[in-house]
Amino acid sequence: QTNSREKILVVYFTRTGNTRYVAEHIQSLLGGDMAEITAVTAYPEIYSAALDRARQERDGNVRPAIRVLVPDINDYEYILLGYPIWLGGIPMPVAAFLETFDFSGKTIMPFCSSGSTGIGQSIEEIKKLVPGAQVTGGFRVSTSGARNSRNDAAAWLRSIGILK
Ligand SMILES: Cc1cc2nc3c(=O)[nH]c(=O)nc-3n(C[C@H](O)[C@H](O)[C@H](O)COP(=O)(O)O)c2cc1C
Repeated sequence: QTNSREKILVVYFTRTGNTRYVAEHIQSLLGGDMAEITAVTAYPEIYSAALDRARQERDGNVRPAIRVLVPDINDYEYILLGYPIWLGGIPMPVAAFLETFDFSGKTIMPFCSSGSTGIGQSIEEIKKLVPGAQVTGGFRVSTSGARNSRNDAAAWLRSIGILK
């Protein structure tokens, strides 16, 4: 049972699918709409090549071209935003997403999957990019735990007050 089902957007970026599991768990708990952020030029499947590109983009503060199908961002009050941790923080497609829309007055609820890095630095990066939004505490799952993260996701959603 949620407070305002119709106002929720679960939006995520993923390269290898782990973050998608978490997004699906969250959507199954909250309802709301789902959208995927994709890079127009997909990241390489080979890890070292993906890392090279991600490092270049982070070092250059690049905004890669993205696609995301959100009919009208104004319809949503709560944005559940998911991503893998890349190089300690948000992937640059997520930075591009945050600069594509006006999030003023909205609440962003960040979640991530990562090998070992915590979510803290990525949240600071989000706050810098969207100073007009409220950003709640985040939720991180390990790469291997993403598939089975539904209960932990529910506990997080309760802790931030969006799930009863
Ligand atoms: C370019 C790149 C950079 C990464 N940097 C980190 C990192 O700094 N810390 C970490 O714990 N994991 C890092 N990872 C691992 C991913 O966060 C982890 O595999 C995650 O579960 C992938 O999620 P996805 O399947 O949704 O893409 C990195 C992965 C890639 C591809």
